Amino acid sequence: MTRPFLKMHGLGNDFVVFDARRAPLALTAAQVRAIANRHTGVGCDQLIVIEGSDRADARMRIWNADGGEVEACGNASRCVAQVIGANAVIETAGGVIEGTATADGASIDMGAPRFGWDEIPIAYAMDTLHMPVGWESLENPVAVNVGNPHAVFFVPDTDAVALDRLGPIIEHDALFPARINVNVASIVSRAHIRLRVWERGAGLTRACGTGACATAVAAMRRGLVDRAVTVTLPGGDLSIAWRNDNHIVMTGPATTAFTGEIDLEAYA
Ligand SMILES: N[C@@H](CCC[C@H](N)C(=O)O)C(=O)O
Repeated sequence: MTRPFLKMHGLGNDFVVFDARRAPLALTAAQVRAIANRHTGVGCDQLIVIEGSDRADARMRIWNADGGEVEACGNASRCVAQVIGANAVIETAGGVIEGTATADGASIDMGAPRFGWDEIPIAYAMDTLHMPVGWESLENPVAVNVGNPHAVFFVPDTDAVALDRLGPIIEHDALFPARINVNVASIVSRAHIRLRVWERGAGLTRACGTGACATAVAAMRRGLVDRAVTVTLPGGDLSIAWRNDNHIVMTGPATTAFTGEIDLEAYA
């Protein structure tokens, strides 16, 4: 059985996207891993299925490349908003978000961040604005849930951090019962942050939209930046604003690289 798909990306964070609003699609974790495999499959950081919804214009389901289903993906939200078009209310496991598609991207109201230790979640009660923990040079992170869990470390130079080695150690630390996305950020100015992300279930990516939201809000809570910033990731820039109504708005590009058909039985 072949199914059409779109290969999309936001700043190089790439997705295989199935529009299953008219024809339902059930995938196993093994199929997700096989499709996401960059050597033997199509290759992607996340696999996205757009389904019908009775509470929103569509439901976005998200799987990491490791086959685990997760709650939120900022860059894929912009891609899904592009597929749906104009103004889109999108149901996710992390909450209902609202997107406005533009000519080459989208602006997404990602909802309100959460900071309670049990909302991240963290294994035991702790100050999430100054976590008294560390892994080698990475210390004193901020924890934020923006639909999915993030730890944000502020460092002088993001490129000097061995994120490929420390990222998986922190991601799998028992302190984080749902695992965690690991962000290393440096403050360039009150309106500009540099960011690299080790994504839970996907590893180092070119960009992470929720990571940019979590990092911007973490820096704002610490008083390091103003309420609207540019976040520069390896793949490019996102604009993040934390509005007075407590919602985070993320704006950036969304691109369709190519379309194709997949024989799902070949990935069974
Ligand atoms: N690339 C995404 C985040 C995808 C999910 C994340 N790896 C998780 O496990 O929570 C983004 O752009 O936000």
